Amino acid sequence: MVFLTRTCYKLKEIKLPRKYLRSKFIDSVRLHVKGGTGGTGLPKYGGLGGQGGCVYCQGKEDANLRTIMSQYRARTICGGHGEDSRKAQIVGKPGEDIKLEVPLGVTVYGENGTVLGSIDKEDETLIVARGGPGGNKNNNFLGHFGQNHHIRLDLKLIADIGLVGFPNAGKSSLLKAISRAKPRIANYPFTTIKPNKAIIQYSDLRQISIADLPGLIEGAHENIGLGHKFLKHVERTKLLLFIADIQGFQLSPKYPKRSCIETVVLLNKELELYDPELLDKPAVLAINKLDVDGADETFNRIKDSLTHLGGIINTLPEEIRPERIINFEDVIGISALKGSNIEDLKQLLRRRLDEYAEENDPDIVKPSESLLRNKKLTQERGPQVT
Ligand SMILES: Nc1nc2c(ncn2[C@@H]2O[C@H](COP(=O)(O)OP(=O)(O)OP(=O)(O)O)[C@@H](O)[C@H]2O)c(=O)[nH]1
Repeated sequence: MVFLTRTCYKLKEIKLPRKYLRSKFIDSVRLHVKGGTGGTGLPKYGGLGGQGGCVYCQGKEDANLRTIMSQYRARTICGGHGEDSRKAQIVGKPGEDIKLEVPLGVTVYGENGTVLGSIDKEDETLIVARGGPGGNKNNNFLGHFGQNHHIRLDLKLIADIGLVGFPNAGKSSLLKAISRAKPRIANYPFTTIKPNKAIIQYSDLRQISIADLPGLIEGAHENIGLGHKFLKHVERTKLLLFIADIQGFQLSPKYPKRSCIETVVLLNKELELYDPELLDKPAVLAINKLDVDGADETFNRIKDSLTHLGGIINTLPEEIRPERIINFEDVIGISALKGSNIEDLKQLLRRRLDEYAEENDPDIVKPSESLLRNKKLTQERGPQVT
């Protein structure tokens, strides 16, 4: 198919769209899954039909939903059928289990939106379609059909830190300065069109993951720009790192120019409109581009106001005021381009995360009831994962 598309493009002398624009980050996939049918038992000998194979998900750090989608789109994923019992083999062989490797942070939803469970750790498994039991004396030796339904795999990145900021604030530049990531950087908004996850490496080999969540702009709650599409990925981060341009932000001449303080307040408002509980997360604010002329003076002038947003909120236009003000643990001035204060920021983030870990359960994802129920099921009749 890919070959055919390329040939068509060549024939028509049309250039393929650039690769980065084609590659779309996929964080939700709908699949049809079906457990295998149980084999028939042999009544004469009291034989047991083999149990149908199940379909199960297994967490893998390097897996992605794009692979699953290209492999299984418009297909039913079927567990193998259990073998019938025979004279020579009274207990039929169970059907083959089908494994779907999914990235960590995937929640599996059933048909009516019920949560079947989530996968947050490497090699964690979850059955998404049970195989039918084999024929035995309780079911007249007739094997049963397996579970047959649609599921949705919904990915929420698991990262220690979520990076939020308006376009052009310097998120990608910061990611590049603070880690080994090589994101695309350009002087126009929406250069980043998908979340990027990177690892901050410390000299003692400690690693902290950070996710850049692009597309947030004023009015995102009205689905402007990329809307709140990627904000769900913030839910699973432990700490929020806000980044704002000291010069403020203006999306286009049609929109009002927002000052640095206003952009921070607007970010606060967008997060609140998405989920007010996000404001309870520990948050650090980095003011970027301190290398531009006069930025130091501006930063010193507004630093106090940024630390205590509550004090100045009434002086700002009413339409941008949030109901609740976020409380920044620290406000730090940086230059992602020149690399100034990046090391201080790295240490600060580490300190804040350690404090957070001391106060809270380090496991950010509490196992839900359904997850525990599913785990039990896996142990009872699940796949033999070796
Ligand atoms: N002077 C200066 N420019 C910077 C700094 N950091 C980033 N820039 C510039 O700001 C522009 C936008 O930077 P990006 O890192 O792409 O910003 P972003 O927030 O990832 O933007 P989107 O991809 O649109 O979300 C680029 O031209 C950068 O070179 C800085 O510290 N100082």
